[in-house]
Amino acid sequence: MTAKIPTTVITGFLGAGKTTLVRHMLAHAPKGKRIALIINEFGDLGVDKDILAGCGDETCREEDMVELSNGCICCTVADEFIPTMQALLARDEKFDHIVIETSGLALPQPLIRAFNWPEIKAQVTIDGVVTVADAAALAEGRFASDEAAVDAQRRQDEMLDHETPLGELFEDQLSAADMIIINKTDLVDPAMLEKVEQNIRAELRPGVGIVRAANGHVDIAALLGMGMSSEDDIANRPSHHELEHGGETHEHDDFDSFSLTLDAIKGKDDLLATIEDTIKAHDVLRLKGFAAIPGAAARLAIQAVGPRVTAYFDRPWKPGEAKVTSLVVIGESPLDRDAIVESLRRSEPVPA
Ligand SMILES: Nc1nc2c(ncn2[C@@H]2O[C@H](COP(=O)(O)OP(=O)(O)OP(=O)(O)O)[C@@H](O)[C@H]2O)c(=O)[nH]1
Repeated sequence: MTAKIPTTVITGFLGAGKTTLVRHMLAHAPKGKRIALIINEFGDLGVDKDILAGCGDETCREEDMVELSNGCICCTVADEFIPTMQALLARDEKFDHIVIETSGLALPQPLIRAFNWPEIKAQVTIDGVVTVADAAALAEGRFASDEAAVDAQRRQDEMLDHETPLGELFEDQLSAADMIIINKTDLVDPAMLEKVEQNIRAELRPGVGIVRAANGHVDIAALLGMGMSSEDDIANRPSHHELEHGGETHEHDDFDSFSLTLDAIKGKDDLLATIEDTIKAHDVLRLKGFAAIPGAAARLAIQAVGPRVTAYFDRPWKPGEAKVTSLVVIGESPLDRDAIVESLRRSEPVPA
């Protein structure tokens, strides 16, 4: 019997640093190792794949990257994930490792369970589930906006769904993990980091390792090659959602996303300030995309996680490529799409 292909599942909330970690992993994986990458994103712009495809690492060529963008991977297991795996496994060239980056809103449990489907169980196994946690978001208390109220409710009835959607999802992602990476340590002071780590530790199964990192810089040897066969241990990785809904299909009604395109903008500083104002005014959780800055030969990659907006020129515009500004916006439902679009359109030039 040939050895099963190890697969690393990378999960973690919106903007925690999953793509940054994958980028680091591809750049530092042993040369000659062939890695297939399955990228699942919430929102239809394909920003993560575009960022990863641009890094030009030999370990993962563009044709080895598959994007699953029809919703979160946990809801599209049968229709998308299994066929994608089967197609990867049917290729003539064999992969040494598979890496799956889930969307920030995905529950890992249905994906882990899918590795027990006979269609793929004979050929692949989960090497480890890695959950990336955003130290800055946790320090700012972004997962439990009103902790006092949540605790009061919890005291009244232990069985009900009392967590905020964000907190619950995060706990599901922690409970699924074989390893936690506490990322963005550069944004948090040591005392707060200690507190964040203690809070995370309280949610973990015994033996789950915690690694601290900035920009996903972790030892790749520790990340790839954990040998956990996590799919065999799914019973020990409970999910709030599955417990409460008897395993029924998980919907993402709690969250909403849309994308928009601006034909022209006034300028870089104005755009970034407008994005920052919009995020604060409308509680946007995540915004990302690319912008066409007047006079710039390169496109501007924009990343906003909560109130923090960053931007960098990631590559020159390609000949014939439409120079437009495209953004994806993600937040808790209901998002006031019209008001958000109107707010972002303030960065367009005023017609003469
Ligand atoms: N300061 C700081 N920024 C980071 C760190 N890791 C990632 N970022 C930034 O955080 C933003 C989001 O990072 P991503 O890697 O795209 O996060 P993600 O989890 O893949 O995001 P989604 O796929 O949208 O859920 C980007 O602007 C990154 O550059 C870190 O350790 N420190």
